[in-house]
Amino acid sequence: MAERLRELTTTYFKVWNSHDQAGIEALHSEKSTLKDWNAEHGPTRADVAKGIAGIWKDVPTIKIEIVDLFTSVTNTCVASIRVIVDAATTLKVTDVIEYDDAGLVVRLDAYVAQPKPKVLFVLGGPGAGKGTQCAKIVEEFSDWAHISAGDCLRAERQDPNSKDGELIEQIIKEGKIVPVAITVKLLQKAMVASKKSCFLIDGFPRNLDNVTGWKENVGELGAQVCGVLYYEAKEDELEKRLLSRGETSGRSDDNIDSIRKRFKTYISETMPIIDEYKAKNLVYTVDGMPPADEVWKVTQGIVRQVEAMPPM
Ligand SMILES: Nc1ncnc2c1ncn2[C@@H]1O[C@H](COP(=O)(O)OP(=O)(O)OP(=O)(O)O)[C@@H](O)[C@H]1O
Ligand SMILES: Nc1ccn([C@H]2C[C@H](O)[C@@H](COP(=O)(O)O)O2)c(=O)n1
Repeated sequence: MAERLRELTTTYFKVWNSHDQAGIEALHSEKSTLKDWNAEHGPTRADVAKGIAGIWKDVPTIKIEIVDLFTSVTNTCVASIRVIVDAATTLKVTDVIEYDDAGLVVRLDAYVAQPKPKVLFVLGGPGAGKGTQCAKIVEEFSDWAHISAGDCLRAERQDPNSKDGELIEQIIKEGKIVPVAITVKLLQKAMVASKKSCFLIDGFPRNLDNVTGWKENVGELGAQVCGVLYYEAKEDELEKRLLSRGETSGRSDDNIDSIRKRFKTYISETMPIIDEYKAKNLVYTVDGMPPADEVWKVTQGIVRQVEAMPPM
C-alpha cells in the first residue's frame, strides 16, 4: 500500500509539472475536491483540473518538487513539497492527498507554511539609546515593528480597567521587573496588532523569568529569534541622559532614586542574560556612547544583516 501511494503521488506531481489539464483531470476521481490557502475547487474532477490550470496560466513558471512523502495504512498520502513559483519565490507546502481504491484523487488539501516572524531583542542599560535607535529602524525598514516592553507596561498601567495597573506602577518605581506572565501577553498582543513580519522587542528579556516566559509562550515555533541588539554605554553617561530625559518625559522612574535602582537590577538580572546570549554567539554589540547618528550607522548594518538571514 505504502509503495503504491508513493508511486501514485510521484506520478501526480510529474503530471502536475507538465501543466497538462487533461492529464491531471484523469488522475482525479469523478467526484473530487481541491482546497489550498487561496481557493477551493470541486465537486467534480473537471472543476479541479480547471482550477489547477488557472494556476498554471497565472504562473507559467510554477513547478513542484517533492521533499518527502508520508504514508500510513489508509488511502492518504502526506506530501511535503516545495512549490517553486519563480526564481525568487519558493513556498513550503504540505499536501494531504486522499485516494480512492482505484488510485484516483478524491480530495487534496494543501497547506502553506508561513515563515516565522523574525525577532531581535534589544537590550542595554537604562538610557543606552534602545528606544532612539528602534525609532530610526522602523523609519528606515518597513517590515519592522518596534515593541517596547516598557511602553507596553506603561500603557497597561494607564488602563483604568487593568487589574495589573497598580502592581506595574509599584514595580516600575522600584526599578524592578514585572512578572513575565503580564509582560509577554502584552508583547504578543502588540505583535499581532502590528501585522509586521519583523519585530524589535525592546527591553526584553530582562531577567531569567522573562526568558522562560518567552520560551513557554512564544517559543521556537512562534518566532525566529535572530539575536540580541545590545547597546553598551557607561553608567555615568546613562545617568546624565536619564536625568535630562526626566525633565520632559513624565516617567515616574526618570528620577535619581529609581534610576539607581534600575541600574542595580540591570547589572544583577539583565547582564547575566546578555552573557548567556553572548555565549551562544547571538549578541550584536554596539557602542552606545557616540552621538545617536553615529550609533545609527552601526545599527543599520546589523538590521540589514538580520534581514538577509534566511527565514525559517
Ligand atoms: N547616542 C546618544 N547620545 C546621547 N544621547 C542619547 C543617545 N541616544 C539616546 N540619547 C538620549 O538619551 C535618552 C535615553 O535614550 P532612549 O530613551 O533611547 O534610551 P533607552 O535605552 O530606550 O532607555 P530606557 O531603557 O530607559 O527606556 C533620550 O533622552 C535620548 O534622546
Ligand atoms: N521586560 C521588562 C521591561 C520593562 N519592565 C519595566 C521595568 C522597567 O524599569 C520599566 C521601564 O522599562 P524601559 O522603558 O526602561 O525599557 O518597565 C519590566 O518589568 N520588564
